Amino acid sequence: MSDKLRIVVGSDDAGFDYKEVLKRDLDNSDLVESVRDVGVDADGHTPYPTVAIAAAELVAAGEADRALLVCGTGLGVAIAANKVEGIRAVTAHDTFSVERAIKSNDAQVLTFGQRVVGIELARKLAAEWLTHRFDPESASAQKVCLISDYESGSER
Ligand SMILES: O=C(CO)[C@H](O)COP(=O)(O)O
Repeated sequence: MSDKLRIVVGSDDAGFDYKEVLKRDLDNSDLVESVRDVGVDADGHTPYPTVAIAAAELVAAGEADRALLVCGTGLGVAIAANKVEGIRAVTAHDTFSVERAIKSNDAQVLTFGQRVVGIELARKLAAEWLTHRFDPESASAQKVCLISDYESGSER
């Protein structure tokens, strides 16, 4: 991963307003190399799993470093993104969890719930999220490996 991040954003219609605000913030961030929007647009009604899987597949394919997804609760997009092999997606609405999502879990996908968290907190959390990096030499890395090993079948 280069120092600047390639980010995918996506939402369903319940998360559209926040996705647009967060996308603008990401576009204006010095820590972001590029922002790719996989929808929905203002008139879009694509269901959350379709958007979340499309975003997660871009990350899994190495075309993006991270994804930021929004639905009503943040839960559905996280569940859907986690079905893509190699993806670790978490919903986090507090600063400590956002930090640990990167530093403990090496989660590439962060999700918010537009019906759960205020927009200013979501913006602050997204800005903080950009500053965190996973340390592959940390003790946490071995634990993340156990997840990957299970997923690949080598632990079964
Ligand atoms: O929050 C959602 C999924 O977790 C989504 O935005 C709304 O889903 P619904 O309650 O099934 O309409």
